[in-house]
Amino acid sequence: MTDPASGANSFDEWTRLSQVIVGRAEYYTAHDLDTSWRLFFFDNVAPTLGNEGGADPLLAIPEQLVDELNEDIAGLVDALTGCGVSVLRPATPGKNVDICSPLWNARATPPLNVRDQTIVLGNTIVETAPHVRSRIFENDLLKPLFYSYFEGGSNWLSMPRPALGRDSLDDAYFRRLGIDVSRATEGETALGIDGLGLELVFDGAQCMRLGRDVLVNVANRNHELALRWLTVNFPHMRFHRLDGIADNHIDSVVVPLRPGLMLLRSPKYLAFLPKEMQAWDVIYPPETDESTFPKYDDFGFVIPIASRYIDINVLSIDEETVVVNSHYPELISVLEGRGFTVVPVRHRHRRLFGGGFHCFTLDTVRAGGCEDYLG
Ligand SMILES: N[C@@H](Cc1ccc(O)cc1)C(=O)O
Ligand SMILES: NC(=[NH2+])NCCC[C@H](N)C(=O)O
Repeated sequence: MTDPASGANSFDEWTRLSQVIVGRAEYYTAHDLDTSWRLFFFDNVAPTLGNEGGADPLLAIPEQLVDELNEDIAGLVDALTGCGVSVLRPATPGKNVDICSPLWNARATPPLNVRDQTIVLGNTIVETAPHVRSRIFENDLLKPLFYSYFEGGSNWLSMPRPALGRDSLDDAYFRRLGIDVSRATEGETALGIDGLGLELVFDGAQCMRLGRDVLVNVANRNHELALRWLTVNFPHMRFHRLDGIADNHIDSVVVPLRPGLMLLRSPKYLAFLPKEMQAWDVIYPPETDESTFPKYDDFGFVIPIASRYIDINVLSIDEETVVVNSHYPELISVLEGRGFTVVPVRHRHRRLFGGGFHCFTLDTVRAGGCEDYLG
């Protein structure tokens, strides 16, 4: 189905993009708000968290919004194709697929945010170790593509699959900040495994790739185990531990646009970065008109699972060309003022589905190599 081409090659976030996987969202008609979901999104959902967990934690998403999301994704695919990028897609997810593990049940999440469960490190595809139970089989829908890359010469590794039982996830990030997460874990129905304790749990979107250097957000013991796994398996790369720069993903916090220039959520994040990056030029997100974020109260949906910074989650086509949400004209002007060519693509429901263009994509082939950009 895919042209098996010559395997993956992707070391960074900005050299010329030639092949990318774009996620899909058919049947994304519910969020399963189980305890693993509520803990993962706690930073964003805490203010609205009620007692929706328990026996039936499914939160329905109106089909009209899913259709609108799919229209916007189609626009992204067209824009990327128009830029000469080869676009591959995961297999289509099934409708209302329920997962039954020996320890818990969950409604499967479609493979929309394909950035989250995989990191491409050069010609190696690394499947990561999901935090959210509903996402545990998500990568299966990318396997047709992963097999093609493998046959084309790529390596393909997987972090140990977590059991995600009742004691697997660490809330240390929140404890350190003095935040009580018991509202997220209340009503836990999952079973545990004696003696297992905290597992290796980690999402691809906790990394940001800069050639031979990779930023890795480590906010707790789950992540620390993953950093150890990465270091052991990729001894030729340099992993930089960002010590709790965020609860988990970092691609709406720090987004490198090319060596020496990055988007950064705010100056307070500078101190978390490697010394060399602290000297980079920075673009901070310009103020935006809050009305560009759709309100979902009409549908009885008040939980935004992404912050308003989700729109700095851009995808670079090359060092001068960036795909940006057309609903963030303020950022488009700033980037154009810096000499970038902006490819505007409409994306309405980023705070409902929790992803921007960087999240929706997995850049498998870029021109760059294992360079030392921090040297
Ligand atoms: N607080 C996380 C939560 C999150 C993760 C993934 C998402 O797709 C959306 C939200 C973020 O900043 O990264
Ligand atoms: N790869 C991703 N899914 N990234 C999404 C990060 C969203 C981030 N939690 C925010 O609230 O802005």
